[in-house]
This record gives sequence, structure tokens and C-alpha cells, in this order.
Amino acid sequence: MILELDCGNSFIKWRVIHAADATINGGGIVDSDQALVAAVAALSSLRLIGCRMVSVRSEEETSALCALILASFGVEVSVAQPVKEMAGVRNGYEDYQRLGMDRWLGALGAYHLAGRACLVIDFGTAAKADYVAADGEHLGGYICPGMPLMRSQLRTHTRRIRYDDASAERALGSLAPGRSTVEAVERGCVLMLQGFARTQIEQARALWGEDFTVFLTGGDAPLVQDAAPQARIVPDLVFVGLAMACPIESR
Ligand SMILES: Nc1ncnc2c1ncn2[C@@H]1O[C@H](COP(=O)(O)OP(=O)(O)O)[C@@H](O)[C@H]1O
Ligand SMILES: CC(C)(COP(=O)(O)O)[C@@H](O)C(=O)NCCC(=O)O
Ligand SMILES: [K+]
Repeated sequence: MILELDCGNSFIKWRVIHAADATINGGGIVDSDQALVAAVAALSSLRLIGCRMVSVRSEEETSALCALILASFGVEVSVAQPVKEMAGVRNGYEDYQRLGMDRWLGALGAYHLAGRACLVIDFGTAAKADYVAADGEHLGGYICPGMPLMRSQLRTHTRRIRYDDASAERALGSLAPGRSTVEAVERGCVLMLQGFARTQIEQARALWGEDFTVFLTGGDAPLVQDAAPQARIVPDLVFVGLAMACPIESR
């Protein structure tokens, strides 16, 4: 079995797959290193032969988690590293090392799955869009605040925007004009994300006509699904790219 980890700015997404056929043994989303170890250790008949990781966290946090994985499960962690080119995709950044590794792996995974031009939109802590042309050239992309950041900026920089998580969840049952603060903020931010997605799709259409595939990923992708009916929702897109970047021999 292989442990796969996607360490974003807010959460760690993890899964355990069988090395031979990549079938999924377990997985989840946790908010700390300790919760990760507890969740993985709770899997029955766990037999890890390796671990691969993508992280957009600091070097210190990333190596601390690698050390914890080694100490807890006895496996070395292979951490995806920036490269100029892989699997037919060429990194489009002026300095390829600066492109977020989650974005790069999402682009790799998308191009692998689509085999043609693709637009990857990832709604995590930040909202990201990345463009890969039909010949594999990564054209670059866009970054703006995602749902958690927009929400917390409003809460932090205003005096009268205050509400709890439960009412936030209830507010998203509809996108009609809000009749309370929580509805107005939550629905307004979702419309911002949807507008972001629509604009990216328009731009992809201007570049490529109808010959492209749209991928939606990240924890908040479901909030945007209705605005992009043609998109493929692929929650594990980054893991697709991670397996390509960090192959682990099965024994
Ligand atoms: N089970 C879940 N636990 C926590 N957040 C979730 C869950 N499912 C969806 N989300 C949403 O996912 C968002 C975080 O997305 P994610 O892609 O994990 O971000 P990041 O990679 O930046 O850590 C949160 O804002 C939350 O709304
Ligand atoms: C843009 C990001 C902060 C997104 O992080 P996430 O929302 O996945 O937690 C991450 O991809 C990153 O740190 N990128 C480096 C900067 C760049 O891609 O230009
Ligand atoms: K991410």
C-alpha cells in the first residue's frame, strides 16, 4: 500500500491505495499532522511500502511531517519537486520553481486524463486556474482568494460581519439575494467563485474554441459545479499528477 498526501494551506488530503492496482483502501481530510497519523493508523491491515507527498507548506512544516511519517509508519516520503517538463507538459512559469506544486500536479494530471488542451480550476484556500495547451505547453494561470480567505477577510476587516459555521452551511441552500448577513456573505462569495470559473472558461474558449476539457477540483469545487456544467469534477486530480511525479515500485 502507498500513502498519498496532498498538504494544502488549510487541510491535508490523504489516501491509501494498493500499490499493484491503485484501488483505494481509505482516505480523508484532516487539519493537523497528528490527526493524519491517527486516521491512517486506524486503517485495518495497513501495510505501507511507501509514501508520496505534495506540499505547498513551508520547508520546515513539510520536513517535520516527513519525519513524523517515517517515525510512525517506517516509510520514507517521496516529496514531489518542481521540474521544467514532465509527461509532455512544459512548465510555463518564468521561474519554474515558483509554480505551486499543487497547480503543477493538477496540470499534469489533467493533461494526462484529457490528452488535449485543458483548463484546471482548483478551489482550495486560494482559487487557481491553470491553462495547458494541446501540445502540452503550460501557459500559466491565475490565483485569487478562495472561499475560506474571502470569508475570513470579511469577518476580520468589518465590525458587524459575525456568524457561525452552522449558519454558514445553511445559508448555502440557495443563492437568492441574502436576507441576513450570513446569507449575503456566503452567497456573495460563492457567486464570486462562480464568476471566476465562468471567466476562465470564456478565456479558454477564446484561446481554443470548443477543443478543451475543463477540470474542477479542490474542496470547494461543488459550490461552482452549476456554473460550469461542462466541467469534469475530479476531486483527486492532484493525486493523479502526484502518482506520475513520484512513482513507487510495488514489491
Ligand atoms: N470534509 C471537509 N473538511 C473540510 N473542508 C472541506 C471538506 N469538504 C469540502 N471542504 C471545503 O474545502 C475547502 C478547502 O479546500 P482544500 O482544497 O482542501 O484547500 P487547501 O488545499 O488549500 O487546504 C474548505 O473551504 C471547505 O469549504
Ligand atoms: C497558490 C497556492 C497558495 C494555492 O494553495 P492552496 O489553495 O492549494 O492551499 C499554492 O499553489 C502556492 O503556494 N503557489 C506558489 C505561488 C504560485 O503558484 O505562483
Ligand atoms: K491544494
